[in-house]
Amino acid sequence: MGKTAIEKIISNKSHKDAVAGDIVIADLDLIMAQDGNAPLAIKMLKEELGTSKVFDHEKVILVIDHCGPAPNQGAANLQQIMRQFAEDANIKLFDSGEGVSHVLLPEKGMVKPGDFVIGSDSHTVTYGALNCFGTGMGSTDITTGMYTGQAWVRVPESIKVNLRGSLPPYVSAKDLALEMIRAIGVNGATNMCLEISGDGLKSLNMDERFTLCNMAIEMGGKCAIMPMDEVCQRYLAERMGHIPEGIWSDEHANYIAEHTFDLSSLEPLVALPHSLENIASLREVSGKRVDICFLGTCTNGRLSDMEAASRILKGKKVHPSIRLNITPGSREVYSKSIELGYIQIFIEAGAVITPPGCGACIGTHLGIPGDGEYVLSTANRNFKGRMGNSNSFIILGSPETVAATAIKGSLAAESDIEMEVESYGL
Ligand SMILES: CC(C)[C@H](C(=O)O)[C@@H](O)C(=O)O
Ligand code: SF4
Repeated sequence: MGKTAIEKIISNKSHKDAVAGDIVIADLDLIMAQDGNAPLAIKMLKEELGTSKVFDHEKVILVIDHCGPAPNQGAANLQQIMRQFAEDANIKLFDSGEGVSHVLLPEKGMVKPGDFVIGSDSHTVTYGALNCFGTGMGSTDITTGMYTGQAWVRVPESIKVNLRGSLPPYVSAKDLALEMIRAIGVNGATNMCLEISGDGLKSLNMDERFTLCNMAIEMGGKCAIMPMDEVCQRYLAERMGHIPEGIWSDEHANYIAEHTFDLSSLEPLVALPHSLENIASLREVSGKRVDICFLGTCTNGRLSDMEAASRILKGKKVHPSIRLNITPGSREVYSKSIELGYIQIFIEAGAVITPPGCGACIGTHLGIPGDGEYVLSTANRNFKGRMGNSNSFIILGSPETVAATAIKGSLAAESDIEMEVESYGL
């Protein structure tokens, strides 16, 4: 019997012949802690393990993304703890405005094929697009990892996801992610690895692949993994200056389930309040009320997302009944969006641009909805209260849907997206 890619990575890192179901202790290549829980991990390290040092100062990274720049005194003081610790332990800290960790770390070339990466954040699964094992862990495991350079892990079973064909115009990777959730279910991949490959992957750029892997956790997935192909190699070469070796599944590896998605048959989708179980096609709900449109997050805050929205918003105005908030995923995305003219398009359309980070996605600041308001967001979660107000309603959709809705003043339809783009002769 052959091995899956994830079994191979964990075998390498645990120095054992690990198969699905085994529990092993494995070596870590990178540990990321964000401001939501890094202060707790630092406290445990200091008070329970009696140290301010980490096992390898190049393999531990802190990111202030959930709450930066600090919106209140409490957050500001917690961030002081992180800065002080970064200095004491001589580790890298990305401060407010650098971006969301999951956009940032790949951009900085810090994640590579075959790695075992843990983060104090469930969307660490995003890194699977770079042919590695990325998973979220709680503060205790993060603390232990910082101290020992290892973490215990149960080797996940893999679900094979085959992608075929290519996406039609105005249908995006976000729509594919929502379709995958509809087919697999919000608990359908619990503790498993989503192994995503097939001919259809070729047509997806890295930003689109990050979007897909990012949402593996919304199916319960422990991780996602994609093969290293030319697209991935090009990205890594640009970011790392060389192309590391990839790792992939054997032909006769064992899968717990298999799903095939024909990309060319997809249409724009949305997830209605208050759950990703409520997926509907955009055409069924077009015209429904929206008050705030939000473009950003570790799901859809990358350059391709800014580009997609700018194509639709070019020369247009945001509808007077809508507020459009845009949060570039990182400083690099922000800066390139300025260079390429996207930010000017957004400003002229009437959007508000916020500093890069998580911001409104988790309801810490920068765009909390009011009572009874409807938000159309490019984020990955629409639980009740997610954006900081349990009396509001969150709908999830693609950057294209958000941009077209911002112009229309109510939930757009696919034809609206098409019309907005075509009316500008693009
Ligand atoms: C705050 C953090 C622990 C959380 C996560 O783990 O994902 C957040 O980033 C989220 O998206 O809900
Ligand atoms: S952008 Fe949203 S989903 Fe992503 S890490 Fe931040 S809070 Fe979590």
